[in-house]
Amino acid sequence: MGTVEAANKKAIESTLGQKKPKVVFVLGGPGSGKGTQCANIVEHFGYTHLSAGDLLRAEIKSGSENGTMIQNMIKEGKIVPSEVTIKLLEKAILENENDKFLIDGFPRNEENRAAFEAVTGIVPEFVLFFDCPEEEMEKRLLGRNQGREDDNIDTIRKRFKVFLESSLPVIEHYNSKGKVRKIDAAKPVGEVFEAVKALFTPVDDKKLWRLRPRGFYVTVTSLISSSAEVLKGIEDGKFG
Ligand SMILES: Nc1ncnc2c1ncn2[C@@H]1O[C@H](COP(=O)(O)OP(=O)(O)O)[C@@H](O)[C@H]1O
Ligand SMILES: Nc1ccn([C@@H]2O[C@H](COP(=O)(O)OP(=O)(O)O)[C@@H](O)[C@H]2O)c(=O)n1
Ligand SMILES: [Mg+2]
Repeated sequence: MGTVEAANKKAIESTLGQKKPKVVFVLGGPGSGKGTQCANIVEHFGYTHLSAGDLLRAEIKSGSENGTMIQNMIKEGKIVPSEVTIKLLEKAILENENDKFLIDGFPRNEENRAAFEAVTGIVPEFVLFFDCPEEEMEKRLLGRNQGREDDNIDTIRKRFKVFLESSLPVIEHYNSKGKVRKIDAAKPVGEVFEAVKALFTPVDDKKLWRLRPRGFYVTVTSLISSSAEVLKGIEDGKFG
């Protein structure tokens, strides 16, 4: 690495270190509904959605020197070298004023995971894992209609294989650290989002809801007992 590049890397590290963004990794097989649910989370919980796949596709479109390499990897369902993807993610995080990010479709293999941790020092708050059977994912991908070059049956099969061999171990890694929140993603969009919502609703809000009736009852009970005391006091002639 040249000195300019090394200096740039250091600058990014320290800036990201200062920014200390809150990150949730959104993982799951191709077609499990990551993008769909991220859009819902953004709308309700104020996160910024960063899809690694979208960033890579934008890089191809921008005519970057890596464009052809990225395009070939995506067509083959392979995982692009971490260096490329991490640079795009870092840039997107630094350019955005928000401090809460959903990182969708990353880390997709052990190399992605270890490199991101080493370069940015960011540890995810938790990992949202959309669990969905292959046959359902296949049906969704074939019906996605976004004109994606990788949504054809040959590439889809390759992507499933990469998911099982390379991405599931990343989920297992985070599971062993108690970071995985698994969601049944085979259900309809609205039902999946209900399960997602429960994970994002601030604990304080949940506590408030649980405490509200109790607090209410405590107040009512003490009002009743104090009025009973007053009544008894009147009866006893305490108040004149
Ligand atoms: N729960 C769901 N039930 C049925 N179809 C879904 C569901 N979630 C997403 N889809 C559809 O499946 C396709 C893939 O969803 P997407 O969010 O792009 O998945 P991913 O980002 O995980 O590949 C899209 O056409 C989307 O509209
Ligand atoms: N971390 C990542 C994410 C995506 N990709 C590439 O981008 C492709 C599409 O990723 P995506 O996240 O948009 O795909 P879906 O899971 O949303 O269908 C993957 O199959 C990989 O080829 C990658 O190389 N590295
Ligand atoms: Mg997606």
